Amino acid sequence: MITCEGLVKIYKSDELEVVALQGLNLHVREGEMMAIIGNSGSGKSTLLNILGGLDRPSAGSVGVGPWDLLKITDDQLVSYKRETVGFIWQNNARNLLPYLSALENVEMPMMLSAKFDRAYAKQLLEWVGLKERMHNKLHQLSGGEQQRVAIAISLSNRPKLLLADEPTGSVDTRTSDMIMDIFRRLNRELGITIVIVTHDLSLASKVDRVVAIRDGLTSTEFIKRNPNLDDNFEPGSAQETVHEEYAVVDRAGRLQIPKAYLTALQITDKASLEFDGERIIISPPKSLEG
Ligand SMILES: Nc1ncnc2c1ncn2[C@@H]1O[C@H](COP(=O)(O)OP(=O)(O)OP(=O)(O)O)[C@@H](O)[C@H]1O
Repeated sequence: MITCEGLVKIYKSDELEVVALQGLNLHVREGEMMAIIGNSGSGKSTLLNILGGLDRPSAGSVGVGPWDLLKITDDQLVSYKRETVGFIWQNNARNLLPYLSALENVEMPMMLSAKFDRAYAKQLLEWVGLKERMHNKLHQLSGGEQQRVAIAISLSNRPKLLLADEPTGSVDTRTSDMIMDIFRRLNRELGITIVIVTHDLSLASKVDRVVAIRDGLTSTEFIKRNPNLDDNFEPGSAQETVHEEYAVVDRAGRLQIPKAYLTALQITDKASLEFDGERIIISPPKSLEG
């Protein structure tokens, strides 16, 4: 569904250049529900904005389904945004109209793309647990309920890919769990591919795979050993027993070693590699030992 190879994004302003993505590789299978985790400034939102067609990549390749987002024309980008992706932000005020009801908010994008379908709009609000409140105006709903309206809106054009930027960032744990459960249901029952950007590690237990981004590059992956274990999982408990951690190796054979390991072994600019037939052992340069 998503293929990024050597993806680069450079922001230029006056004399300043910021390299937000510096050759990032990422593959997401159709029907996957995964999270991208990274510190502030690591490039998560930049990546999501490129995948959502809100921002243009500078170089490399990025494909979503049949679309090549590097070569896509402006007109094609409009259909891409309408037909392929749904977007959810932490600050849902960006997607919502306060003076309309929840139902009218969901119907609005349908009208804009001439695919008005009231029955489906109602079904979406039912899916997100707002059946009883669909005729309430937005300002009569709580922050968590508004976020659920935003989820329904993001699905109004039946996207194949759902992108969520810190979707649980401003809600309490109970609402956050509810939102993640909604995502899981949409993923299982409608087969929607879901990519969630977050710095909240507790969400990791709720997805199949977590990709960590550091300095605009993918560094580590956590893959769920048994995807069926996610139901009734206690957030924050024994995440390591469910996920296996992998370092990402790119096409050129480069991998990122966690800083803590390098510091512990005092490896700075070079390391010694040994292959024993089964393992590759990385150690400080021999000449520096003892
Ligand atoms: N429009 C922009 N112009 C210039 N620099 C930008 C722009 N948007 C992002 N950046 C820079 O690109 C880098 C990556 O930013 P990005 O917002 O993708 O990080 P992030 O991982 O999403 O962080 P956060 O978790 O704080 O949202 C940062 O150094 C940021 O300052």
